[in-house]
Amino acid sequence: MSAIYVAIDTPSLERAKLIAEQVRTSAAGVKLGLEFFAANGPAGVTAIQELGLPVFLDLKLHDIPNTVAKAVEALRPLEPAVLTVHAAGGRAMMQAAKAAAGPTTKVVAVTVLTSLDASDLNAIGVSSGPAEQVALLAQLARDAGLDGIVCSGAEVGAAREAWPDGFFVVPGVRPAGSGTADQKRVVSPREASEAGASILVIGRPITAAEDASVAIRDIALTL
Ligand SMILES: O=c1ccn([C@@H]2O[C@H](COP(=O)(O)O)[C@@H](O)[C@H]2O)c(=O)[nH]1
Repeated sequence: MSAIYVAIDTPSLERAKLIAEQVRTSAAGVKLGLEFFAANGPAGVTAIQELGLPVFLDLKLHDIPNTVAKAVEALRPLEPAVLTVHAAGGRAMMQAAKAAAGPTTKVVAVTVLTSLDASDLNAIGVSSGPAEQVALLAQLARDAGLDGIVCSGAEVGAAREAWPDGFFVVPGVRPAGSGTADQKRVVSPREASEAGASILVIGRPITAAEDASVAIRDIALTL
């Protein structure tokens, strides 16, 4: 059964703390992304870590190898449980990120964002569909020495088969009855878990609920 990381996408430290408190007994950790980090910086990350949950820092770094390595070095004292880079940054960039990260941080590569479908890929010059592109980038991430990838639940089964000990992060997870919003490649929590996700990243279905503690418990019951 996959563990749930709750995506806390807010610029408000107070709101982030409230959600983290609400989910702390059911979640395996919380994911903080660009919105939170831009508003609160490293001190905000530390404030959430002090609540006792592992933090996944989803900054999706993507630049030349030297710049990404320096950014990862600067983040290293935070000791995030998971840190993301974009696989499209290439092998050398991923190698540099992994070399700069601390030993307790899993560095994982975002393959194809779950908000993209085949026509979006086509529009940016990628003629293969999501499944093929995820497989290609997963192999590149593995060759670069990363710990795993981020992909949708639709691709995680094939990715897990090709990389049995990889760490697979699956966002774009929607319980029955939840709207997809800007996500295009969505699966249910159970489908993602059964297909081989290591962790499920779930945001709005939990954080937009009246009571996040109830929402996460209801989702966990479906796994
Ligand atoms: O391909 C990706 C990579 C990262 N994400 C992040 O996951 C959460 C999903 O939030 P929901 O509210 O459950 O849609 C969000 O923080 C994204 O930045 C992703 O969705 N897809």
